[in-house]
Formats: sequence, C-alpha cells, structure tokens
Amino acid sequence: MSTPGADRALLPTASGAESLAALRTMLRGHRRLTATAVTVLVAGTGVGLLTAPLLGHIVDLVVERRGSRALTVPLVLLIVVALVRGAAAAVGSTLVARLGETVLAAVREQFIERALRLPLERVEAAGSGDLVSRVTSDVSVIAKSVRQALPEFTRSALTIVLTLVGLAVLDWRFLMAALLAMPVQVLSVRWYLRRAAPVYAEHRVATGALQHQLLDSVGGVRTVRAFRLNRAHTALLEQRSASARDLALGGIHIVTGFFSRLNLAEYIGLAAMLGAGFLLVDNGSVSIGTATAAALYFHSLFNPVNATLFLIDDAQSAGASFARLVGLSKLPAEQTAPGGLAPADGSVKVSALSYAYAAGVPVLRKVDLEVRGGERVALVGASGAGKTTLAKVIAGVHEPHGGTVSLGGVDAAELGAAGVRRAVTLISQEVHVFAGPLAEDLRLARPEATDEEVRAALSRVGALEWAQALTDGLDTVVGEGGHRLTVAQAQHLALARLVLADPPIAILDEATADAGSAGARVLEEAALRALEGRTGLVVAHRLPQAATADRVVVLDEGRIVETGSHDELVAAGGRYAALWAAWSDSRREPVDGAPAPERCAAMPADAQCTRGFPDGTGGGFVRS
Ligand SMILES: Nc1ncnc2c1ncn2[C@@H]1O[C@H](COP(=O)(O)OP(=O)(O)OP(=O)(O)O)[C@@H](O)[C@H]1O
Repeated sequence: MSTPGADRALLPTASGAESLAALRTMLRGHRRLTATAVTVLVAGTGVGLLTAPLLGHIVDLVVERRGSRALTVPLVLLIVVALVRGAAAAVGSTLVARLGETVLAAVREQFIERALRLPLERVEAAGSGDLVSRVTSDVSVIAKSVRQALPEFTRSALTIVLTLVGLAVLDWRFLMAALLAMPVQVLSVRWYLRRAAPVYAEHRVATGALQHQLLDSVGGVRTVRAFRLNRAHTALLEQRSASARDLALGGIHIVTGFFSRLNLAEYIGLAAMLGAGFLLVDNGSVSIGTATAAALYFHSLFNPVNATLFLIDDAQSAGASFARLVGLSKLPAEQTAPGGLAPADGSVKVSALSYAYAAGVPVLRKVDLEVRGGERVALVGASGAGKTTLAKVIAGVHEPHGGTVSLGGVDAAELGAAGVRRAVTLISQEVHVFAGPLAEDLRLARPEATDEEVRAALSRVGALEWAQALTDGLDTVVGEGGHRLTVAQAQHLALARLVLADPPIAILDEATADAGSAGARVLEEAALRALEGRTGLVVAHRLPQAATADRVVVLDEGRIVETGSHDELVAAGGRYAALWAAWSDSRREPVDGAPAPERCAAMPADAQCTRGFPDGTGGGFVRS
C-alpha cells in the first residue's frame, strides 16, 4: 500500500506520432476491408447528393408550371436515390463497424497481452490502479468511440467533402459562399483542440490516479484503520477526486464554448449562401431551382459538420486513451532467453547482490549466497532485514541494482524473465485463487497435466482428501463467485501447483505463516513434500521451519551475518543461537501467563500475540 501523498511514477503515455504509427500498423493488415468500406460509402454518399439537384429541378418545373405529370420522373428518381443511399449507408456502416471491431480486438489483445508481460517492478512503482484503468476504462473509451463514433464520423466526413464538390458543380460561387463559414470553423476547431487535448489527457491521468487510490485505500482498509490513516487516505481521495472532477468540468466548459462558435459559423455561411443565391438568380446566372439545390446542399452540411466536429470530442478521448495503451509498449518487454538457455541444475548463486526500493536506502547490500542443487535453505532475520526482497530478486520479480543472480549456472539476465519463471517458482503469502474449477486452477501451472497428474500433485501435498470432499470434487468452482477456500486451502493449492509446475528451484515466502497452528503444521509438512527433489529457499517466519532446513542463513539489514546448519549456528552461540534460545524460552515459560506458541499461533495475530521474537525479530510467537 502506498504512503498517502506518495507520488507514483505513472506508466508512460505515447506521443501523437507514436499513436498514429501504431494505428497505421494495425490497419495495414486490413487494406481490402478498408478500401471496400470507403468505396461503398463514397458511392452511397455520391448517390445521396443527387437529392438536392432533383429537388431543385422539381422547383424549376413548378416555377415553369410544367404540370404534375412532369414531376413523375424526378419523384421516382428521388425514391430510387433514397433507397440506394440508405442501402449503401447501411452496408458501408457495417463494413466500417467490422473494421473498427477488428482493430479494437487487436488493440485489446495486443495491449492487454503487453500489460500482462510488463516488468512487475515497473507496475508496482506505478501502482496497479494505473494499469487497471488502462486495460479497463481506456479500452472501453476506445470501444465506445469505435462503435458509436467511427461509422458516423466516416459518413459525415465523406458527406462534407462530396457536398462541397456538389456545390462547386452547381456554381463555383456557391462553393465560395459556403466556404466563408470555414475560417470560423477552422478557428473554432483550433481553439477547441488546443484547450481540450491537454484537459482530456490530464483527465485520463487523473482518473487513473483516482482509481489507483481507491484500490489502495479500499484494498488496504484494515491497515488504514489499524494505523488510523483514515483521514490521510480520505484527504488524498478527496484531492484526487476533486482534481478528476475539475478536469471533467473544464472539458464540458470547453465543449460549450466550441458549439457556440460553430453556431456563429453556420449563421455566416447561411447568410452568404442566401445572399449569393439572390444575386445569382437576380442576374440570371442560375435558376431558382439551382439556388434552391445550393441552399439545400448547404443546409445538409449542418448535421455532418456538427457531427464531425462534435465527434472530435470523442476522437480526443479515444486518442488520449489509445496513447495510454500504446504507451505501455514503450516499456521494455520481458526478455526472452536467446537460443534455449536453461539452468543445468537447481543451484542458485547470488554475487554481490544489491537492491533498493528508494535511492539511497539499500535493502540488500552486496549479498553473496550459494545454494547447492537440492539443498533446503532457510532465510531468517528480523522484520525488514530483506528476506522477502532477496527472495523476489532471485525469483526475478525485481531486477538487481548491482551484482548477479545465476540459476543452475546461467546468469538470470541471460535466461530472461520467462526462463527465470520456468526455473523458479515463488509462493508468497498472497496466494491468488483464480475463478473456475479447482482442477483448472491447478492446471495454470501446467495446462497439459492429466487428471491423474492433478490428483497426484494434490495427493503429494496432502490436499486430495479435502479437495475431493468439496461438493463437485475437483470440478468445484472456486475463487471469485465460487466456493470460498480458506487461506490454508489456498496455500495448499499453491503448493500443489508448485508440484505440477515442477521447477528446479522453489522459494516459499510466508507460505505457512498465517495459517494458524494446526493448519501451519499441515502446511509445513505439505511444503516439505512439495520441495522434495528440488532446491528450496524458505523465508522462515517460524523458527522450527529453519531448524529442519539443511542450512540456515541469517540476514540483518540487508547483509548475511551468519550461515550454517541449525546445530552449528546454535553451537556457535551467535545471533541465531540467541534467537533460538529466545524462542525456546518463550515455549517453556510463557511470559506473564501468555499462551504457548502453538496456541498463540492459532489466535488472530492482533489478539494477544504478535509474531516475532522477544527482541522484535521474526520467527516465533510471544505475547505483545
Ligand atoms: N515495495 C516496497 N517498496 C518500498 N520499500 C519496501 C518494499 N518492500 C519492502 N520494502 C522495504 O524494504 C525493507 C526490506 O523488506 P523485506 O520485506 O524484504 O524484509 P523482510 O525481511 O522480508 O521482512 P518481513 O519479515 O517483515 O517480511 C523494509 O524496510 C521494507 O520496508
């Protein structure tokens, strides 16, 4: 959870040129569909333009008193024109919508896939809310524009161009009169774009920040309450909400100003058309019918011009959202291993490893650690010593700021993110159970696993019995909206997934710490079985976990201060021995009648017990 007031390094946003280049690349594969859609729409709009001259012709026939029979042909033609235009508009709009949907699907797939492959470190730094708002609200803004605005925009733009051509065909002076409105329109659009683009971009950023803050404050509500951060978080939410609201209101203000300017342009254009018509009819250059057709043409421009300019509003929003999606590709993608490099075994070698979350505050300081293939090493140390950070750097969640990690003799940088993930599985306390049948959740680790293999994995960690006892056995829908698993059951599943994934190296961080005493013991046994045959690095939050490991590594302030077997370290009488003695004492003589560790562990962490040694280090349970 972020500290209130902390500024996040939001994910990058693409420039206009980068967004256009991305759009061009996406359209490149659909040239035929684009060409057909444009042709049908041009044909339909062209035919539709015959309406005004036909009506003008009818006016001339009436002025010349040619009788009602003379009107038959133009009237029939008007009906044909209306039908052809309607059919072409329907087919053209469908084709444009299909093109839009195809591109939209590509946007969704490409950028969401990209979002899922972003370096976790960068997503963490930006806050997951920013990423969530890009792949949810930004994608829906684009979808809305593509569905509602794109067909209308295309039709309107074509109508404007072809109507201007029609005016020129009637008489070039009509075109000149119509174009008198243009300078005001151009100035209005420039006025609007200059003001609206930054407001929309800022509004999207502000919405992302607000969404992130909501996730942060609501997701971490327990911590917020526990540390009485309510006020700070409420203030921050109010501040972000106010900033999003002000920007939205600013946008509405700009739109209103824009439309009043467009009305002025319409007034100027119409006045010019009527004046030109009057003069041209007066001096005999054109008939009344032609002047009528020109006025109808100009009038028919109102809607498409307004629609096009109004849709610029949607295009702006969609453009800002698209730029935020394209911006994701500016981040380096995960590296893939060149030419099938794979670790030779399960050994881990960490050399001079350094890491810091904030500049100048090192969390790991030149850590050197070698773990043999198949060895089980327990990481022990006070809270904040850097155990989780070390685990995450080895698992590839964070990139080292100095030094190297090598897995099975291959540098992790050479293995690439995917290679590291194949070599190492990290199980942390926040185990996620995906919505769906339990067996499918397990198959995430190995999609091709047979039913037998799934059962064997569950059985190996001792979870088969309770899993089969669920209402629908392994087909029981678990996760969001399904059967709610306990924390211990979710961790059990995570261990079974580890067995299925079968990596040479496994890292367990707090995998058993929160499960309560009975559950913790079951999970500890499950963890031992899951680690069989692979290298295990266990962040030991309970000292017995360390006591049974092949080797114990004690971390203090980002440095390894002791390493050896449990017996060696106890005999050496150093820091670990002190921790062990403190833990053993706390078991024998509960202070002031405090509950014994087993009972303590079964109680809620904030009841009477706190996790940690008497000296404040992690790993045991004493009374607070
Ligand atoms: N995402 C983060 N951003 C900033 N600082 C962090 C982050 N995660 C951990 N830290 C800080 O880094 C230091 C080491 O944390 P780490 O979680 O690695 O320690 P630990 O030994 O695993 O502690 P614990 O036993 O409490 O989990 C701590 O000071 C912690 O506050």
